Amino acid sequence: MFLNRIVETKQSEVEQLQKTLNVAQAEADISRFMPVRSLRKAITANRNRGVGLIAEVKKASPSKGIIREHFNPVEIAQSYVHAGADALSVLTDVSYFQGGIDIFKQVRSQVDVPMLRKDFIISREQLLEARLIGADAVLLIAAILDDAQLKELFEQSRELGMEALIEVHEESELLRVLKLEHVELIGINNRNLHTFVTDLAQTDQLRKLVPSHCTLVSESGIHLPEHIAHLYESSVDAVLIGEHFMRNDDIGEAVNKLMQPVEQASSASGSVSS
Ligand SMILES: O=P(O)(O)OC[C@@H](O)[C@@H](O)c1c[nH]c2ccccc12
Repeated sequence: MFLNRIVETKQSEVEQLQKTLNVAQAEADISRFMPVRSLRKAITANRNRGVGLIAEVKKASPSKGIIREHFNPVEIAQSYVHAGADALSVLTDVSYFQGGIDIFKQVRSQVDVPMLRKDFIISREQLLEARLIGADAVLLIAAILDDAQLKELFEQSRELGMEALIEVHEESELLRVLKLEHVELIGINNRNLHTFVTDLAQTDQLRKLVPSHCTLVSESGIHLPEHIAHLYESSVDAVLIGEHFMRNDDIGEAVNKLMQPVEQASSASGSVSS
């Protein structure tokens, strides 16, 4: 199974990180670090449109290969922010997504919106690293973590001041996640990480089981204004979108066109982002 292969690669990367990261130094640096921005607030109370938008900076993926040849992460991120994205997701996985820590840092230094570190997180060192590069939030994927790991990494991310977007694809994973205390940010991945098939019906089915106090993000395969309109009607708080934007030369235009159904009435005559 492909997901297993990604996790195996990640395990050997983490072994390297465990050798090179000075944990005591990292912890000391983090305690003096700037406060984190709330991703959750950015996509709920403070969102620019009727549905929050986490826009993803992603050059390639295992299912699609190279998605964007001309890849300038800072330019892409700035276009996203200019078009009213509420938060950014930046891939830091090198082997399968051609992302990286340096890409994340470059973007971090140029934008001010909350940023999610998108990777396959399986150890505390990756959380420390995330915080050190300025991540406000991390992704935790239920499918690759057992209950004990999920609990531990979730608690540790909170201790480090970060929010965790906990990702599920199926009901059994969601039920495991809901057993955790303090869960408030849940992502339903419409993409099956084993087959790579995306189906928005996944969000339709699982959203009914998500308690109303949780912020709900629908992830993957979203590429039509009708999808956005439908998710808005389904009371989904936010969407996480990468590929559709990455395939467009004019990112700002792509964002505005896709999000058109949820443009606030008040923004019709003025700026959406102020
Ligand atoms: O590019 P899309 O189909 O708009 O999807 C974005 C995001 O949901 C996807 O990149 C993603 C969701 N979960 C992940 C876990 C790891 C890597 C990537 C992902």
